[in-house]
Formats: sequence, C-alpha cells, structure tokens
Amino acid sequence: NATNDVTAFGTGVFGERKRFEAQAFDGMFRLFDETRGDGVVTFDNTTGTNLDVVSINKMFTDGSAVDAHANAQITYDYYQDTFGRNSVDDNGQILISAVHVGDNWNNASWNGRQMSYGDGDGIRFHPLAAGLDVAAHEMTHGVIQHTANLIYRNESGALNESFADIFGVMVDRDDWLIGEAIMADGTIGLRSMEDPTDLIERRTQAPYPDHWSRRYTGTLDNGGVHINSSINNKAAYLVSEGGEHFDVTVNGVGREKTEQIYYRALTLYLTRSSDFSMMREAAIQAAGDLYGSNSDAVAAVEQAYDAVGVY
Ligand SMILES: O=C(NO)[C@]12CC[C@H](CC1)C2
Ligand SMILES: [Zn+2]
Repeated sequence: NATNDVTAFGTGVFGERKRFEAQAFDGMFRLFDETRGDGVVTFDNTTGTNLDVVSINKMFTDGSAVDAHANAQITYDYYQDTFGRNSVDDNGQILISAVHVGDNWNNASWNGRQMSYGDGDGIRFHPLAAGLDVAAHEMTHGVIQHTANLIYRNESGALNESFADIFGVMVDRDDWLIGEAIMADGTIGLRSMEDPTDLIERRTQAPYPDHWSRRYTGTLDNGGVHINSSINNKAAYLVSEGGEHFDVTVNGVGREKTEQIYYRALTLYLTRSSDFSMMREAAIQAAGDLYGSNSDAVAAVEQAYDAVGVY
C-alpha cells in the first residue's frame, strides 16, 4: 500500500548512483515497487528462495539488482508513456527480474513470467543486468508473447528477436547497438542495427546479414532467430535514420514515427506465423493508418524493405 512506498538509492554494476521506488518492510527495505502496474520486483537468485533483494537501509549495494530494478522501471515507463501500454500484458502484470542467475551465465532471458540475468564471465560479458537495452529486449519478449506471439523459429522467430532489439534500442535511445554497455571482449556491441555487418555472429563466424540474399538458412539457433533478425533490424534502422543501402535510397522519418509504426504492426497486424514479407505489409499498413497512405512514412517503409531485399 502507498504508506510503505519509499524512495531508495543504490549503485549499479559500473558504480553509477541510482534512485528508484522501493518498499519499507518490517524495518527493512526491499526492491518491490508498487507504483507501477501490479509491481516491479527484483530477486537475488542466489538466495534460492526467491526472496526480494533487501537492504537494512535505503542504500542497495548489489549492482545487478539495482540495474535490473531501475531498468525494468524505465522500460515499464517507456511502454506506458509511448504507447499507453500497462506492462507486458497491458493489464499491469508484475515485472519480475531475477539476478545472479546461473554460474557466470553469459546470457539473459524472458521465460514467459520473469526476466533472468546472468553475471557474465567477465571475458565475453559483464553482468548483463547492466544493459538497459538488454532489459528492454527481454521485457519486449513479454510484450510479443501477449500480442503477435511470433513463433520462435525461422522467419517468425527472427522477427521476434528483431522486435526485441528494436524496442531495446528505442528504450536505450542513444544508439543503434545492442549490448554496448556489457561487452567485456572489446567489441562495440553484440549486434548493430545501423550496420549489422560490423559484427561477426558467433555461431556462423560470418558477419550478421544486412540483406535477404545473405540470410542464414541452416538449423542452428532455431533457424537463425538471432542471426536473420539483423535483416529486419537494418530495415527498421533505415525507416528511422534513412540512408543508401544496396543502391536503394531511404528517406528516414525518425525514431518517434518508427516506434509507433512497429508497435502498431506488432499489436494489430502480425500473427504467430508472420514472415518477413508479411512484416513488410504490416509496417506499410501501420504507417498508412498512422500518417496517411501517401505519407513519407509509408514511402520510407517501402524503400527500407526494398533496400534489404524483402518484398
Ligand atoms: O538476444 C538475446 N536473447 O534472445 C540476448 C543475448 C545478449 C543480450 C541478452 C540476451 C541479448
Ligand atoms: Zn531475445
């Protein structure tokens, strides 16, 4: 209830001081924020009993817990403020984050109910909770589950991953990279939407694809869901920022229109089995709904999907 809500403080993985809503509880404090939907709560998985992260005073010192909690709040606010969406299910579903999951686990996940973050091994990744785009990526998997629910395999799976990246970079607004804050291996990020070929994909040891003709057609990674996502990522980047790509010129329309187009396509037009061609049509339809069928936005979408070879 409102009387227990407090403002607490903490230091993130990289030492940044943060301030966020938490709760007073039996003379202690816990990472439970009741001001957003049905709550934003952060657990320390090492306690095993799924206990909220608690502190004897208002200063939390577990960097992963502080970052996971603050990033979940930021992502909740993004969906509320940008689209009027109340959490992953648009019905205030509690946002649960578990940190210190696994043993130096180089990954993060959404399991249908909660976000989980590994500590990373310090060679490939720093603690993954430190990445705002990672939190937004994982929470977006929750939004996808409650909307188009794209099957996590082949093209629909690549769209699932692409939407998680798209809203990951829209929340973590300052670049078009995924994971730039958490790489320990000296690379600029895990994936780049601006130029996917800037980075080598680990499973194929090939640059991420930036055109349909370069798609991965094997069976690894559920049919390349984290590989072919880069084709749609490049298209979304071009819709927003524009550019010249494979001799096609795209006149971008900016992040504000791009996020509205992709959210409307995801929530109104895509279904579980949608493929890249249906993605093109859904984005054209959404852009037309929002900005007019003869708008710059519709033109940008058509140009962008032409540029990555998706018709
Ligand atoms: O793409 C992903 N999951 O589907 C990642 C991999 C590294 C970041 C955390 C989880 C993004
Ligand atoms: Zn993902």
